[in-house]
Amino acid sequence: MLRLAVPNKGVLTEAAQTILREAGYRQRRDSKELVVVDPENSTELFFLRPRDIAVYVGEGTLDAGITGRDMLFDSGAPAEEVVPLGFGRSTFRFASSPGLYTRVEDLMGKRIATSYVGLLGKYLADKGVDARVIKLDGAVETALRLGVADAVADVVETGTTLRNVGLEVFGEPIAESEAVLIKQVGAADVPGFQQFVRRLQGVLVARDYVMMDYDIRAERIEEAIAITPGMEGPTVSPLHREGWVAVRAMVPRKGHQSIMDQLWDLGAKAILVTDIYACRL
Ligand SMILES: Nc1ncnc2c1ncn2[C@@H]1O[C@H](COP(=O)(O)OP(=O)(O)OP(=O)(O)O)[C@@H](O)[C@H]1O
Ligand SMILES: O=P(O)(O)OC[C@H]1O[C@H](OP(=O)(O)OP(=O)(O)O)[C@H](O)[C@@H]1O
Ligand SMILES: [Mg+2]
Repeated sequence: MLRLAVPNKGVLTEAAQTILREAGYRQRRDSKELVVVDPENSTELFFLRPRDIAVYVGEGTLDAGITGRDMLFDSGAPAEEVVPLGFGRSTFRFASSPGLYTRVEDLMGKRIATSYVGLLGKYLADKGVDARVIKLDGAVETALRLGVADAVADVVETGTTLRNVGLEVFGEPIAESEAVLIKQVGAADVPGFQQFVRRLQGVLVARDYVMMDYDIRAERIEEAIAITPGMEGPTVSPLHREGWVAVRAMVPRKGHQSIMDQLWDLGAKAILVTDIYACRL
């Protein structure tokens, strides 16, 4: 059995469920279910707090897990990133009252509230800044108003939470995060792990790419291929029309309209774009 750790609460939960469903794994029926056995895929899914996932995986009690990169660093657990998953993107940043501080060095001797003590401590040590770190469980933005800290270090996505309490970010970003698949450092691959990785990568590619089909005059094929090189070269087949060929290639979803424009300008016809439902590359 492959033993996987999946977030049971928080912002990663839904997107993690979706990617696992698209990769063909069983879903939990309700949010109170903490373990799901998926016999068809020889997999057990353990629903855990995202903050604890790197700890379980680092200890080797679970084979792999989905958590935030910031939480992986923060835990200091001997676990490593295998695949970035493209959701749960956030930046870890300092914030305080507008104009009060501009650089991390300004925090020398100050109090900084955070839920990410490990991540912040390492950053401060790297920068040679000696500050007092105050550990809070969440809603750290409020710590300033309540006089518990001089600055906060927290997750920022849209910035709405900071704006709502009248705070502003300062200094360079401490870390960029997104959801990641992790495994124990140096662990031998357990059966099913590589297949699991391929499935996740298949879902990510299906999300990021579309399939493009078009017809073009044979003499323009090289120019067309330069625009749509595909993954391992496009499929070019004869058309039942003298001097024309049909081309099929995967192209990045982002920018596919511009690719269609360029092909049109080359004289391509019947340019079709379709979603990829699933793939294994
Ligand atoms: N607003 C957000 N947008 C995107 N990603 C976020 C956001 N807030 C947190 N994250 C990311 O999601 C991961 C888990 O954060 P989450 O807030 O779910 O956990 P938590 O703070 O421990 O739990 P909770 O908020 O339920 O107490 C982290 O990697 C974090 O960077
Ligand atoms: O920049 P924004 O889009 O406003 O998002 C950032 C906020 O989201 C998270 O809060 P969460 O809801 O997880 O609460 P928490 O602080 O208790 O973890 C994070 O801790 C920030 O407070
Ligand atoms: Mg949170």
